[in-house]
Amino acid sequence: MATRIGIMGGTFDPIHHGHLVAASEVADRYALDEVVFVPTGQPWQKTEHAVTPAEDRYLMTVIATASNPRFSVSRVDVDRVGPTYTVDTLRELRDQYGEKTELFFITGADALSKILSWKDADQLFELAHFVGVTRPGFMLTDAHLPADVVSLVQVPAMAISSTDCRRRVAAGQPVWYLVPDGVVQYITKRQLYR
Ligand SMILES: Nc1ncnc2c1ncn2[C@@H]1O[C@H](COP(=O)(O)OP(=O)(O)OP(=O)(O)O)[C@@H](O)[C@H]1O
Ligand SMILES: O=C(O)c1ccc[n+]([C@@H]2O[C@H](COP(=O)([O-])O)[C@@H](O)[C@H]2O)c1
Repeated sequence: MATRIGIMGGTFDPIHHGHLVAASEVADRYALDEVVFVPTGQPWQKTEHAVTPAEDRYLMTVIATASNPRFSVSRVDVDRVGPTYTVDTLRELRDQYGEKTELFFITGADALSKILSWKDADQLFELAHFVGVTRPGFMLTDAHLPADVVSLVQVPAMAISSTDCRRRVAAGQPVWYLVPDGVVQYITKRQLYR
């Protein structure tokens, strides 16, 4: 059987248990051999706040995924200069893994609803199979997409967002159990989101 790789792209500012549960659930549902987390370099559609340096987001992603042997982290987007476009990410990963590997790009309902605004959206669906997952507060639908390019998957509801985690840290509230313990410690050590 061909190797099956999940790709979980995100800004991960910070990574939280909503991301991890989504990846784990899709890995189980699609019998994925591995899920590669890909932190963005410059997320060009996140304009409403200053994004934390990519190296910090990358390290938090490494810390959060370290205990799972089927999770790994790729630097492709962090190391590519300029705005992060998934079409470039998928081309690079396709070259890296070879034609025989099946790629599954995992997106939450909010990201999926905006996918047609992504660069070269028409080419994305030739590069990977897209898996849209449920997220509390967002409607999961493929009605805006061409037929058969995406699968929809129900995952355990985690009403967590990076925005809320950042706000909580800024307000001195705990983020224990919303993000992995090592990520709480990294946020404290590097004084992020104060
Ligand atoms: N709680 C969640 N449940 C399911 N999917 C999620 C959840 N949080 C994020 N995702 C998905 O994970 C991917 C990366 O998300 P991202 O890193 O932007 O996190 P976020 O919590 O949405 O961040 P922010 O609040 O800063 O916008 C996106 O596809 C997003 O839809
Ligand atoms: O390719 C694009 O133009 C594009 C625009 C917005 C988001 N994305 C990707 O969608 C994933 C989730 O992004 P975000 O901004 O919700 O963290 C991440 O892998 C981004 O690179 C991609």
